[in-house]
Amino acid sequence: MEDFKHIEWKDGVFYVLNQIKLPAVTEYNPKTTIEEVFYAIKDMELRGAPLIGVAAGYGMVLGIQNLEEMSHEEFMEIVRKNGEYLATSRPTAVNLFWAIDRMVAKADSLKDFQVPEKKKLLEQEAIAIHAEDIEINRHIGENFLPLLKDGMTILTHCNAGVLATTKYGTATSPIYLAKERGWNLKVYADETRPYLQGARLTSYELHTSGIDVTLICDNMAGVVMSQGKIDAVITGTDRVAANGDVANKIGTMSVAILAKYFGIPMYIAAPTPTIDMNCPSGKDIPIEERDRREITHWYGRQIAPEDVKVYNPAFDVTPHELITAIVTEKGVVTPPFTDNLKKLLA
Ligand SMILES: CSC[C@H]1O[C@H](OP(=O)(O)O)[C@H](O)[C@@H]1O
Repeated sequence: MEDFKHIEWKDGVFYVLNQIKLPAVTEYNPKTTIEEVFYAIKDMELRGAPLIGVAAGYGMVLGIQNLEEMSHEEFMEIVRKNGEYLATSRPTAVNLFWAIDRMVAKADSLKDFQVPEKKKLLEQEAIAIHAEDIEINRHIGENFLPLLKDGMTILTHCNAGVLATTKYGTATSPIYLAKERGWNLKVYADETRPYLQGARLTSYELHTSGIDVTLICDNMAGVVMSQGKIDAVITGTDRVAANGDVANKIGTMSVAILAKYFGIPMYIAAPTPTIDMNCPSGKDIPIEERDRREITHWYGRQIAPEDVKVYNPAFDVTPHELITAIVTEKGVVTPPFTDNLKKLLA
């Protein structure tokens, strides 16, 4: 598996590989302020639920770098304001809020420390979130392998790979681990309009890593399933509701309906920080709507009437009835999801 070094925390600077320009251009941009991290998330210079959470951790560290000595109450007022600000960058991936809440709680636990020590301990917390994500993803891959076997072909949608996380990916973790074991898993990657995470990111990272990947347009998922080419579907998720409904990249629900029709298992790779038990069902998940130009233009080139009406939801919700299993680092969750998610997290 290629190590893309797509993020790096070094000497108090957060370096980000600009995913907007991949695969043609490899550009690393240093982020030294919370505002720069906010826009890196909002503009999708970095993206992917787990990676957004990790970036938010570093953003919260950058947001306190210039603070002088002050009371704990004053310190916490600034930390909470920073968290509220970062929380407005994107609405759907619950990992963002999970990471912010964790950093705020950590800060509040440091009331007996001076500001310089607070900065060091919060930096350690952000680095811990980063390191934990690597372990989480590896365990997700390990928990997937008993569900798969050598020679299988997987269809995936969007990018839930290394470039959406810190390492291994979530949906791609079993694919990378299988390769380490000498298995030969093949992958069909949906291009995933309009941001093209599948074409630009998934096919790029898998192809670069020597995985047998075939890129298809989103509207080809049905025909490859009808031709018996697909043994399983694996996607990531941005938020799992308490009843097992899953928000993920727009088009995932359509893929799940096709998989159901063709009798193909639909697996969701979900780190537990992506599970939101405070969200009763998919109806309660906020769905981000993005700029109209993502649809009317193709990398600056107009492909639709300038003033045509546009609807651009960046995510959809797959009803839990269409999901075979949700695979987490703590284990595999099967229906009834409400009860079994509670047991998993107990
Ligand atoms: C590891 S899950 C990543 C998840 O995030 C993606 O959304 P975006 O690229 O808009 O951040 C997509 O839904 C992936 O499944």
